[in-house]
Amino acid sequence: MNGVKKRKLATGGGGTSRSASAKRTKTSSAPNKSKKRAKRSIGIDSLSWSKAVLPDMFDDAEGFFGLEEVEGVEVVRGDGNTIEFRTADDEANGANEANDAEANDAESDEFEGFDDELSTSVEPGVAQSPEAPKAKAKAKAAKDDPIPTPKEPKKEPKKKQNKKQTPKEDSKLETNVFAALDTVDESQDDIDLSEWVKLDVSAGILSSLAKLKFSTPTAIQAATIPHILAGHDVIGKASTGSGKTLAFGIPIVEKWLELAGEDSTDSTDNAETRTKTPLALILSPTRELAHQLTEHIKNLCNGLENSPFICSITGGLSVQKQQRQLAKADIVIGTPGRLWEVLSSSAETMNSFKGIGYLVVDEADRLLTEGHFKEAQEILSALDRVEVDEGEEDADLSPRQTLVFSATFHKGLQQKLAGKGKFNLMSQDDSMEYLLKKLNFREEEPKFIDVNPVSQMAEGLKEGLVECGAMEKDLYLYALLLLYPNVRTLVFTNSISTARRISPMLQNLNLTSYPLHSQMAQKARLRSIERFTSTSAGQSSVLIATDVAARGLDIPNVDLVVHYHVPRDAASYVHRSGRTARAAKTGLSILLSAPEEVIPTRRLIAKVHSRRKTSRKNFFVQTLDIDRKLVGRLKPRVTLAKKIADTGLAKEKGGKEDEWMRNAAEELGVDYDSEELEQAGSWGGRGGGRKRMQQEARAMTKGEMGALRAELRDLLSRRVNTGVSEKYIANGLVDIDELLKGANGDFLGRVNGLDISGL
Ligand SMILES: Nc1ncnc2c1ncn2[C@@H]1O[C@H](COP(=O)(O)OP(=O)(O)OP(=O)(O)O)[C@@H](O)[C@H]1O
Repeated sequence: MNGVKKRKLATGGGGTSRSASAKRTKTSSAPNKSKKRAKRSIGIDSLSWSKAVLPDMFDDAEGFFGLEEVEGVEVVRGDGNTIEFRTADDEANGANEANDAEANDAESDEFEGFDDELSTSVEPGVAQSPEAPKAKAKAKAAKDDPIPTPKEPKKEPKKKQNKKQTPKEDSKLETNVFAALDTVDESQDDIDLSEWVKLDVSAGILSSLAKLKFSTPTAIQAATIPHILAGHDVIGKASTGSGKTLAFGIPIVEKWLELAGEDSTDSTDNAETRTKTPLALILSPTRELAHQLTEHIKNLCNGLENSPFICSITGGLSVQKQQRQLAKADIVIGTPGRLWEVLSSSAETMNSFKGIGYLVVDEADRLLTEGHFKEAQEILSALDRVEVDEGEEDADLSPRQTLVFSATFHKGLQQKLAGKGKFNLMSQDDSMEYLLKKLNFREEEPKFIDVNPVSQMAEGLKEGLVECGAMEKDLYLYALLLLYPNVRTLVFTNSISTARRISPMLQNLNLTSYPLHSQMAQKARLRSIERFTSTSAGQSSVLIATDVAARGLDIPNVDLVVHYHVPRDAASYVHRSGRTARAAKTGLSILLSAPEEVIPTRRLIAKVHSRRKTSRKNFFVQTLDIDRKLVGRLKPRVTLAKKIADTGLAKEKGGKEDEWMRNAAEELGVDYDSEELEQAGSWGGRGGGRKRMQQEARAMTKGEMGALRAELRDLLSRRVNTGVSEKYIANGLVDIDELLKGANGDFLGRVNGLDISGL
């Protein structure tokens, strides 16, 4: 505004503003081009000024009468502070201009058009030529889409049309044209979406799917979307990484688009004034999965002209911010604990949820059992308490659709769901069955759709087992990571303390690794995933996680999953292993199993594959016969790396325990260092060995730690003889291709049947 007023004052209040700065200059955006052309100097009044049309907001701008603009002029400061205006001598330089245009392809007029905002490049009140937004849309698409699209020949600028339009109409036009253009974007031209069309999804969603390059629906999407669109309750089962999120995400967004289309009033104005009832509530068992689901559905909506407001409600982040977001949310994705905290704190918010159109329970078998049972149940009962108004005709029908998804379901439950007859679960003892009953499906028999009845494992997954002593798992893990270098590896442990311990140990061995467990602050959890995910392709990166990462996480290009501890149950095995071989890719899952664990582990895996026909026993999991002698040579490195990591942790922990000990001593009324306190305290862990080690670690000086580090550095810089001349492991990293070449696949032992070099 200051600039505008200045110009008005400069012209004495009556005249038309003419200044270089007042011009809606395209000159300034093309300095290079103008430099290349011969210019001629011209007086300011001889320039071909044209009147600029101002937006309505200037109607009442006191004393400001108008603005004129000019194109193709260069402003040059001459000697003695004089200013000259130069224009291109078109006749003299016509040929040059053509050459310039070719030479400066990247700076073509098309690009200049894109650079200008609508408000400056298109005069308000004048309809745009269809080419203008098209050029913009193409440039935008080129920006959004890293795959370059062939350039079109330069188009002549079209004459402006006279038809008057308000700026609002203009922007509507812009978005409409963009939406229409988006569907015909060149890069999407060759995508055949006919399989999606069969599912009756809208043009907007088709366009988004094309942008995501999802040309065909996955099996679970094809099987469930029509039922969900038709209003049925659905229980969907499909293997990990098979696209279950969009199986429910697409119909929900479709519904939102349909409702938004019916709503004749401007939806943005509306959102300010009414208390919103979300269209959908999606329950997720973990925070990371909730955030991922949010991103996934947002990505689907990115290409839409008008999109729902999607928010995630999870622990570890600000409650106040989440409450504000909830008030305007269309799709809410959350973990039961935080959701219940937020919902139960406000009757108004709770009531607003009674009208939700969809309740989605993702990873249902986990969500409705372990840990989350109580809050999930509270949420479900609260929704049911308020959902049916008295006197309604269909008082026994839930107004919402319930959608339940997972890769694994309790076997008994599956039989009940798949079986004919009334959907009536009688056993109150089984929490899963009980809660499914509590879900209050709107239909007596929800559609149970199992697209992978034979195997729960992803098609492209190979499974292996390494037998090693319980105390040798660190060593074998290191060996495996050397065997599969330069890939993303996810290592699962059964305990937080193991995850905390292994991550620094691997770092000491020069391997990039991050921990992930529920005792970490939420920001640190997300940071670990982000760093792990953002490692560039071809570089090694390891995430050491508890089962908090087992479900649903869709981290691209995880090539290897290692089960450091044998999973507690078959479902865990399926979900952990399912972090690799996603979306029709391949991957490898390897169990580190102590000899005494091998039989129960094989039994557990046989359960997962129970319906697959095979003549060979244990066909699905192959034992990797790793050369123990060679692994033994890695032991000094691992022992040192472990000692350094454990010492660091014990020192960290020591500080906290000291504090605890002093408090306990005060409470017991005994001396801090007394025997009684040691007997009373549990800080020493199991057995005196661990306690002694902790004390030793805490007593270690900085100098001693430094010496250990130096020793490890030395070890890591030395070659480990693989038994093949001139082949070695150095620096903690290894060129596996090189090794395999010379060793005929015998590096660390032959791995029969598994394509280890294929990763
Ligand atoms: N139709 C499709 N075509 C290609 N890729 C798809 C399609 N639908 C989803 N995907 C991609 O497949 C991957 C896995 O999808 P998603 O996370 O929904 O799997 P999931 O079945 O929910 O897995 P999990 O059981 O582990 O939770 C994602 O990266 C997603 O973008």
